[in-house]
Amino acid sequence: MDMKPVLRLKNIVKRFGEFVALHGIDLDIEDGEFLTIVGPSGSGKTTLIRLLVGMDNPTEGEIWLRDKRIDTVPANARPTCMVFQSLALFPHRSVGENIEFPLKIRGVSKTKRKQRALELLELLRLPEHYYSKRINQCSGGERQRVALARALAFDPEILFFDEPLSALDYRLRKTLEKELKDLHERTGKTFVYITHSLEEAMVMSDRIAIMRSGRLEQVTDAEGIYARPVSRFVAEFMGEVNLFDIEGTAQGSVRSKGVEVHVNGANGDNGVDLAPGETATLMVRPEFVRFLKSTETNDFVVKGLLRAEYALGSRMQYLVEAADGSHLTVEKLREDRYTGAIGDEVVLGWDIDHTHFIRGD
Ligand SMILES: Nc1ncnc2c1ncn2[C@@H]1O[C@H](COP(=O)(O)OP(=O)(O)OP(=O)(O)O)[C@@H](O)[C@H]1O
Repeated sequence: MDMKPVLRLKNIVKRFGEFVALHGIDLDIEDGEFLTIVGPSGSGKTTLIRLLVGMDNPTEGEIWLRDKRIDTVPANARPTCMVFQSLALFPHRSVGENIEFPLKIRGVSKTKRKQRALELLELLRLPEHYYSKRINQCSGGERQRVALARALAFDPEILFFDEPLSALDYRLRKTLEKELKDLHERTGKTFVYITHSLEEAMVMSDRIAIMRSGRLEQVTDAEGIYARPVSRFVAEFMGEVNLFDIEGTAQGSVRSKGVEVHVNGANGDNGVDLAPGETATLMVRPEFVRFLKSTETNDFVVKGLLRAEYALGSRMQYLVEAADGSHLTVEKLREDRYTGAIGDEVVLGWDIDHTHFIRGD
């Protein structure tokens, strides 16, 4: 992949009256990447994408498409395209007419339009005879593919997606996630995607941008977001997590304020270097926490009572109550399940290598 920014956002601010929806966003979107913007409701995802496609203008800041400033260029003059959540296909027209629509309004000849539509049907793995099938005779998944074909019709530089899969059922969504990723690879185009669904973001994206209250909290690959979040917000947003408030000690180790955590020489290793009294957050994902046997020890150890067990398909999830009443979550594959009973006194442990430290909130 040729990594140079195709789209560059410089200090984008968007105000609605007194309300600041975007607080100075800086972001480089690389040529050919699949970037997903994730964030809770109201964090500013739609506002941002509307500015990128030209449906609205920023209050301050600049948007550059390669070496052209585009934040004042109207949507229809931008060489980008948006795939709407609602699809906005013409239900009584044929698949072919829908795909050709953007070409028709640009004055492309009938023969060329049809040729392109047939190419796109093939690219989207729809049978050729669908060309004359009416949209209202297509399934939900087929309509999504037609909408994608239409978005690709005039060969846009960048495709923007605003939650295109959110209305679909689970299985279809899973299929289309893979198809989108595959389509991204086959076309080599830049995809900018917004979603509520982290799972969707994890499956498809080269990079994920986490939005929080009109700011980009973290922008990196899925592994980085999951394993090395910059804040408690990102850590918690990325699924189940165990977080402890910790403090540096005069002995050069760290101790937890809330829970009984025995630490074997953790300070200074693996990115934490806390001065005595300095605080941070220790994070460990549930799949890295182990039930220790009486002969075992670990870098971090917490004692507690097993309070609940949940079967999550291929995995088991456990809830353990620590001495101070706080709870830890542990996850195991079904074949590695804990064999004791609810109410057992258990000792949990995990390695420093699976521990991440977060400074700040
Ligand atoms: N035209 C507008 N006038 C006033 N406030 C607006 C306008 N558009 C959006 N907002 C506000 O800006 C904030 C961000 O909205 P936005 O729609 O971008 O969030 P979002 O992350 O896309 O949310 P969702 O996931 O629910 O779609 C919200 O607080 C919203 O109320």
